[in-house]
Amino acid sequence: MSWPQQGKIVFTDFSLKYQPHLQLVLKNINLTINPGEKIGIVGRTGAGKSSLVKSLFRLVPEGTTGSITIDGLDISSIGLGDLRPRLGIIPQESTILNGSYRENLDPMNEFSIEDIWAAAIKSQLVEVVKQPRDYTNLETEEYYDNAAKLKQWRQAGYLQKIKLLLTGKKPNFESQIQQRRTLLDMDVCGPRNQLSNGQKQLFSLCRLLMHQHKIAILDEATASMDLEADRKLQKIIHTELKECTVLTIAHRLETVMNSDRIIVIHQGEVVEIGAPAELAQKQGHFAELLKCNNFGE
Ligand SMILES: Nc1ncnc2c1ncn2[C@@H]1O[C@H](COP(=O)(O)OP(=O)(O)OP(=O)(O)O)[C@@H](O)[C@H]1O
Repeated sequence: MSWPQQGKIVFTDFSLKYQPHLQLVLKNINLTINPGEKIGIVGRTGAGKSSLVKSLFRLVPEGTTGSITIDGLDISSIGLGDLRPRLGIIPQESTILNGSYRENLDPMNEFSIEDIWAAAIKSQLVEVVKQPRDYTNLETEEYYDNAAKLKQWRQAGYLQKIKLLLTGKKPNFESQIQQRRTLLDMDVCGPRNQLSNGQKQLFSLCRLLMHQHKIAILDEATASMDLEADRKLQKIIHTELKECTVLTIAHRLETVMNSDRIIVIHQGEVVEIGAPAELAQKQGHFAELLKCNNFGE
């Protein structure tokens, strides 16, 4: 199934509650998000922003009424296994597992080295893959989770090649692909190579680009970054997800000021929707949020 191809999302009379005895947290949402649109979702704590995007993944199976369609298909009519892998997400914090870049990016071994590398270049993860690291312990077991890996790498002649690569010298690889494979097969987190939150988020972005998702959801993806790292990630997202429908939940309003439209949620309802500059000029909810947000600081 090559769905979705456009990335159009339509909420119709959509309401949600977490338990039958609890109150509605989303109330009668009617919303059309067009293919390729960049949407910022804002609102105060507890307004219902996360619930809105959770609904797309059908994370709240009970207690919903109304419908959500993606490219005309009602998402309740397909299995979760078909739905969820087709939506890309960059969560608040990306988890990096012990293992290589490749194992983290392509755990199911579905992609070629070229595809992973191309996405790593676009997402700028390649800078992380190639970053100079402390390699003095490369040949000690302490560097690895297990001794078997060291043995395996030594036998494969990796260690020598990695050392040369990391010191800027050219090892004798038979091909460029082999060189890329070697770098992607390196462990992500050696004990001395801790990644920043921003770098970790590049893994999720890279995965998203590998899968060429038509819909991407950024749920406070840059919340734990400083403003500079946030701007950098936003810039990459703007360039590389040009064709993609992107829904961004953000507390920091600067993150969503480049959106095509902003949706303001208040107590479970969509109370404002429009271009950021247009909403900023109205004396409404968004203007109020801007006032409280120390915008740009
Ligand atoms: N699993 C849950 N069970 C019951 N109530 C929940 C659950 N998750 C969220 N809620 C409630 O639903 C309402 C909306 O929460 P939601 O997380 O969607 O808001 P939000 O706007 O994303 O908030 P924040 O900015 O703090 O993340 C809140 O009142 C919250 O307490």
